[in-house]
Amino acid sequence: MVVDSLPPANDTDCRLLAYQVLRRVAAGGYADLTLDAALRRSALASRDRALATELVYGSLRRRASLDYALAPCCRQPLATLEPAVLDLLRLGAYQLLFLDRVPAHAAIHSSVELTRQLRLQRAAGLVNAVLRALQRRQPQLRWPTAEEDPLGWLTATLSLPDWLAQRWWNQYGLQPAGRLAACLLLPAPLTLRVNRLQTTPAQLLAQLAEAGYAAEACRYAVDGIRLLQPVTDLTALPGFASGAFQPQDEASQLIAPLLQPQAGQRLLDVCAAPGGKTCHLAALTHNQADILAVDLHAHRLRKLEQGARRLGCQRVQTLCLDMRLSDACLPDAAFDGVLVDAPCSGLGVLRRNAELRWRRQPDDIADLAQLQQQILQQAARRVAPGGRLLYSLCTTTPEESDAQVAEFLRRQPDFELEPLQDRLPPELLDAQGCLRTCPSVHDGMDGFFAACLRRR
Ligand SMILES: C[S@@+](CC[C@H](N)C(=O)[O-])C[C@H]1O[C@@H](n2cnc3c(N)ncnc32)[C@H](O)[C@@H]1O
Repeated sequence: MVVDSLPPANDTDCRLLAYQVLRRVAAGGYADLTLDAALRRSALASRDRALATELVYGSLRRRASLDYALAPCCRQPLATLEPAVLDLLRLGAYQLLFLDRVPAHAAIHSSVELTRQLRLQRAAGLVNAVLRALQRRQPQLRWPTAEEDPLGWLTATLSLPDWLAQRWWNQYGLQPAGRLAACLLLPAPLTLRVNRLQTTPAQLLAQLAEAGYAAEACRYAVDGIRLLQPVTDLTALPGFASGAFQPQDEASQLIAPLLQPQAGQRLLDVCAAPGGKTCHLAALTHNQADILAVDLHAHRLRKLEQGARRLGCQRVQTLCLDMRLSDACLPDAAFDGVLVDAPCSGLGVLRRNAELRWRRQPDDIADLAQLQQQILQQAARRVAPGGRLLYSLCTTTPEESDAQVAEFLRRQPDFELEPLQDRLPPELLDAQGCLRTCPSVHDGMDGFFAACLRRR
């Protein structure tokens, strides 16, 4: 299906827009970027934009639950259906099962109409029959419970892929894994990092209140503000254009301060783009540190540069480099602080990347761990004596966190682990003194890990 050849969405077809985005995601796109681009191009009213957004994220997050409910209503196995038709069924099923505000007849009728509009007439009868069967069966639909069928509870009721359900059950225990899975079905909170180069949290909170936005200070991140209402257009918030804030999860805001950056230092951020933490380092040092921001991807570094300009960050230089292969392009002099915010399995940010739970595969974790260790080893060579190497991730798998730190220390005897008790409250620390956050435990923050390694 070539999505661009379809007619553009108008006021009545938020379902068409949602369908187009799902097809793009199936072809490898990112749900958030694809949806943002589609909404920018569309003329949908704000209520329809909200429905399209809900349909995209809801049907992606709850895909396994939808398939569990749809399977007995369809004569053939779901896996043998045309992928486009299966997406139409999932969209219809999501409205039937999880959206109170859409009447059942509207959910079914609009799905059948959309099937025809997409020139999939041959499937219109099937879509109609399957969704009507689901509507009939809905009152008797029984979702697996933790007591009767623990794995079914995590996979069908709470919509985790099998491998992740098993992994989290082993890692956290059944009930905590279920609480985490349930939390990851909800939208992530919108959190802003106030840019101290431009304003203060008190000033921005006052500006937001004046503009009619409900918001509050974050519990852990000193410069964090959490919006208490959905916001569809960030750029419309007061202070966006003047660089008063950067959208950044609260857990992510805890990372840069752990390096204890100081004015006058030389800092290196080796997996820097799109620059959330680079810009935070610039703010923490009042633009008085030299920061070199390195990333593998030039297009992502362009985003970092744009963000740094908007926020008024100075003394930030960028360098496009594969940190695995060689650090020959880096300046010779060592750095006082090095941040390795490494590419990772991203299991701590599944709420923000709705497609990731289906795209991530169990074998990726070992591959990513290998990549992280290579980057860490290269980065370590640039840390000055007494300097810090901060390793952070938006995941908490043991392979990418504890095991990685242990392997690093084994290979780098002149480094030691610096516990973070002086920088963080005890509830955010693990037994080794590393940061470890979990969305279902720590006030809805994303799941992050960070370890501070200090060169003797
Ligand atoms: C978790 S993201 C970094 C997020 C960033 N620190 C922030 O706060 O906005 C990981 C980054 O690592 C980069 N990356 C992946 N492999 C790399 C490599 N071999 N060398 C350098 N950067 C790499 C990716 O392009 C990606 O931008």
